[in-house]
Amino acid sequence: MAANTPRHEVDLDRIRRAVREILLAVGEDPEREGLVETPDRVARMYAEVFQGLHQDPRVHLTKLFTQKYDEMVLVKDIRFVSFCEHHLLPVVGQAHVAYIPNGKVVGLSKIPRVIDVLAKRPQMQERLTEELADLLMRELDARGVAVVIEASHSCMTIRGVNKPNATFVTSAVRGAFKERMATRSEVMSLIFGAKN
Ligand SMILES: Nc1nc2c(ncn2[C@@H]2O[C@H](COP(=O)(O)OP(=O)(O)OP(=O)(O)O)[C@@H](O)[C@H]2O)c(=O)[nH]1
Ligand SMILES: [Zn+2]
Repeated sequence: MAANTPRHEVDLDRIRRAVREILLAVGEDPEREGLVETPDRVARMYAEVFQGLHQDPRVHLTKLFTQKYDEMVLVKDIRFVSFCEHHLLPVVGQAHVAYIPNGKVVGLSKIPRVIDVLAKRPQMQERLTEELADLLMRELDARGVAVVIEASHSCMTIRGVNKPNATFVTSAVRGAFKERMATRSEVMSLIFGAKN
């Protein structure tokens, strides 16, 4: 079991009570028609957007295909939605994931599935980036992994510092991508090249 696997499932009733308290605290009337079902909706919403807390991403990486291919595999522009752990506000972004296989490849859809599990948790972008790189490196027994994540954090775009166009870019490289500058440059130009 992964170290961050929670001990219990989502307690919907506890969230409902907490949301009702928040409504009262901000000066709203939780009994008025428009709000009466809100605690329940918010509870179900949190259960949905944090479902990754109760899932193990490794289940998507158990079926590997033997394939003699030792060049880079790159999956680009994988859209995801996560929630920042500081404000619990949405983080919307794209992940680009490359790996160099070591005799085994994974089904293409599995990388986005793994991202969804890790993203549907209260996250920091740096941790999401590194967790993904380490997990793929380990479970695929890859020769190298590179992860680049570009995201917009609502806590920065809609409140606080209010910078609507700011994006945050993080990267993590492992194995051959770390050791060989040419390999790292190749993946970065494949990811960013077309945009410049
Ligand atoms: N490094 C990093 N920072 C993040 C991430 N998500 C949110 N943040 C930042 O976390 C910080 C939390 O700062 P605090 O000073 O504790 O919170 P705050 O008073 O609400 O800060 P402001 O957003 O500046 O109003 C803010 O600067 C956020 O922009 C993330 O994934 N990585
Ligand atoms: Zn935040």
